[in-house]
Amino acid sequence: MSVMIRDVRTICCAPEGINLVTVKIETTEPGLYGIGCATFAHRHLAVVTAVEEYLKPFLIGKDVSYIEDIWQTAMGMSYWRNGPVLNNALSGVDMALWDIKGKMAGMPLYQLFGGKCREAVPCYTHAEGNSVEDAVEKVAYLKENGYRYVRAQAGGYGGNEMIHQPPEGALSGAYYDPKVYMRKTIKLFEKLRDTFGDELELCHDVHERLAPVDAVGFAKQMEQFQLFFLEDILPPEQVGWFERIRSQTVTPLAMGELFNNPNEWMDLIKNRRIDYIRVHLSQIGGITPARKLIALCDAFGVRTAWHGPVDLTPVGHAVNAHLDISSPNFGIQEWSDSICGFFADRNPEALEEIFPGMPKVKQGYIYLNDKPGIGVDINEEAAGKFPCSSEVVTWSWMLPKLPDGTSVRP
Ligand SMILES: O=C(O)[C@@H](O)[C@H](O)[C@H](O)CO
Ligand SMILES: [Mg+2]
Repeated sequence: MSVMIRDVRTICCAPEGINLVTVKIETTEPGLYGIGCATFAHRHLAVVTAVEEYLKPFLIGKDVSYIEDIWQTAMGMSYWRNGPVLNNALSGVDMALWDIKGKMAGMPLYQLFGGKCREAVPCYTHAEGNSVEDAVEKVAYLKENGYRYVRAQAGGYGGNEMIHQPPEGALSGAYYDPKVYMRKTIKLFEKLRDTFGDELELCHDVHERLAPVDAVGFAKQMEQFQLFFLEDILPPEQVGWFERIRSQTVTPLAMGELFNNPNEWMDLIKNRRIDYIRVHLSQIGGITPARKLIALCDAFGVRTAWHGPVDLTPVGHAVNAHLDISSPNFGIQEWSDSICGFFADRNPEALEEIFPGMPKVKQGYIYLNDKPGIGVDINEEAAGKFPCSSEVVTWSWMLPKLPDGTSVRP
């Protein structure tokens, strides 16, 4: 007997002060439902509207087993497509349908994807220091906690330091000086290699804010530290520069957390200009497109390193891990541990209460439970205790500025 979609809705919560969006799909089968991640933290109400006003009327009454067809139709039915709002909305639906399929099969998602390639998922987390010394201490702490891969940053994205003062009347923003940032980061990695030798795999996130020619030079200078990867060295608008970066250095390159459209990654992958694809799964539309991306990358020797930031629900983190554990070309998984990141006011207990079954990290590995589907549930009553904020942020790391006040797109 066919099982149909009976209801679709969004559940928003911010247990750690970061807006999270979950989609819940209920079916005609009593007690059978699925959940998915649709988190676009900075525009959550736009995603809610897309799900509840535009996708829901299309989905009610559809057979839950038609995931591919529903994905294709929902992607095309607005004619204009591939933006972060609509992709996140579709991702929430897509993941929820995969969750339902897993529950109907009585299998965890990774079984539907072909089974395990490894028993747990190696991950890295962030050592974010206010200074070089602070960052080195945090790396040491993470190493003691079993992490073998660490992403190290000093002073926030772009380093947040300047030699020259902004002009009078300069607007607020996250000021930084690209030259100061590059020199400071080189110092940090000199110190890290001095202190830890080859015992750790090190990553660094440029966070897109360099001028292209500086990015070429920086990737070359970082080569001596034998990074696991250098992340998002340029914004998505400048992917045309990767050919030049590639020809100048063997520093492994990871790219893509801001990508939405397959045309943004196609050339980079088929011309082998990056080593790790780092898309945010809900930003590309969920599991259905991610599985195609994995296969494409596998054919060209590119490995996966899905975006795993704080602005992702534990449902999204679990989906990352299901794909990771079952992909032959898995590279590494980002995990947002609360211990050494910038987000000091994190609330992991509340997160666990709202999302029972969320993946666990032990000694640098992510472990999934063996429940059918995604394996993570949502406690709506607990979620209700942490409402989202609709405040429009006008000062943050998302608004970087050069010393003279010029805005830079991250
Ligand atoms: O790679 C990362 O974890 C960062 O680039 C974060 O994704 C960003 O600050 C928004 O979540
Ligand atoms: Mg990043």
